[in-house]
Amino acid sequence: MTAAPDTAPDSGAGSSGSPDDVLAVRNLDVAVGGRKLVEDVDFTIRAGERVGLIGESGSGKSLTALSVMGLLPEGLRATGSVRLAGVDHDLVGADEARMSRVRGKEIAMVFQEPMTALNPTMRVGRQIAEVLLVHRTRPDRASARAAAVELLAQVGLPDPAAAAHAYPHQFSGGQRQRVVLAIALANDPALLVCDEPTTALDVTVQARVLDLIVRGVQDRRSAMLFITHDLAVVATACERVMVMYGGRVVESGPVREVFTRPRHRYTQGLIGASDLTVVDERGRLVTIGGSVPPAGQFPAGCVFRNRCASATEVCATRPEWVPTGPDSGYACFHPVSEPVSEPVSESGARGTGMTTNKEAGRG
Ligand SMILES: Nc1ncnc2c1ncn2[C@@H]1O[C@H](COP(=O)(O)OP(=O)(O)OP(=O)(O)O)[C@@H](O)[C@H]1O
Repeated sequence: MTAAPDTAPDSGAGSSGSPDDVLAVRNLDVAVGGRKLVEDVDFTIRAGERVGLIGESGSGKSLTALSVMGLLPEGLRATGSVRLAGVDHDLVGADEARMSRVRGKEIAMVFQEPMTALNPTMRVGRQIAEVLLVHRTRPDRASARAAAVELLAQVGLPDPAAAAHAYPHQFSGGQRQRVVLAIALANDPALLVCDEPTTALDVTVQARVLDLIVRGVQDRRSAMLFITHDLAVVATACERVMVMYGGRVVESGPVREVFTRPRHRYTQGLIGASDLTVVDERGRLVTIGGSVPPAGQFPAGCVFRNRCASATEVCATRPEWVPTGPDSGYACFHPVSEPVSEPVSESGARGTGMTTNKEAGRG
């Protein structure tokens, strides 16, 4: 493999563009001051496709999602291009008036903490109805309220009519996240963006909420971008996975392929770290050596090279993207040649098999 040119490098996870594309992200950079926090991120999500985005804390996952939503924090600037099907302007650089017409309609989101998405002083039925009325999905208040109750039923809240009259503080964390999901799905978005939507929930309700999310997008044929640290969640909920590190996509491909036959050394490390059955000689869980550097302090060339046991001199230059299929590839000079022994399972451990997306769909 050769080193990538300094200009216009390509993470290769994108495609040339087809009518099936819901989201096309091209050469996305996010910078603060002169520092790049996300660099040359390039990917496509097709209609109805569920794509996981994984990587350790500080890899740039949330900033990528926030760029798509036009919700970057003050002071951070995105460049590149983010195109959404049915929207005739680029989302990068779009003003708030344009973005607020897109958000909650073509594209919706579920974040980790449901309270940040809810108005604590408004009954939840009204909050859902407002989303339907603002985007003119329902012609009047009465039909919007009826639709709100129906949506609360779809996300599994018992007694949805009573739930519509309650305030957010009257719900448990899991129930609040269901309400947020009802709001997000209200206008049948073409793309649902989820950023750790189950992480703050009780372990016992995580699986149920995840199931509702997957079912909700499948019923609407919506596409999904799902950010998580949890590889088992990706194995359950997604068809394709992108691995981010140091602000870049370092590997991408179908979930089963990437998890059973990772090419990038970083992906291999993440899978090893998720394996609860493997411990080192002192009985500790295996982790990736070293830690994620602060933003702007990743090494030049391969961003993972200072933590990679396989790194050589060539890794000081930037690896170019090696495509392994239409939506898969990796950027590594020393790719892993052997598949991992057994796939990551839903429980996070290896050895019990991995749920396929078809299986997840039946849930
Ligand atoms: N407002 C900001 N100003 C400066 N740096 C920021 C800002 N927001 C995020 N960063 C930095 O950008 C990098 C990427 O952050 P990001 O939140 O996208 O990571 P992440 O992969 O989503 O992590 P996590 O899984 O912890 O959410 C981190 O180093 C973070 O500290």
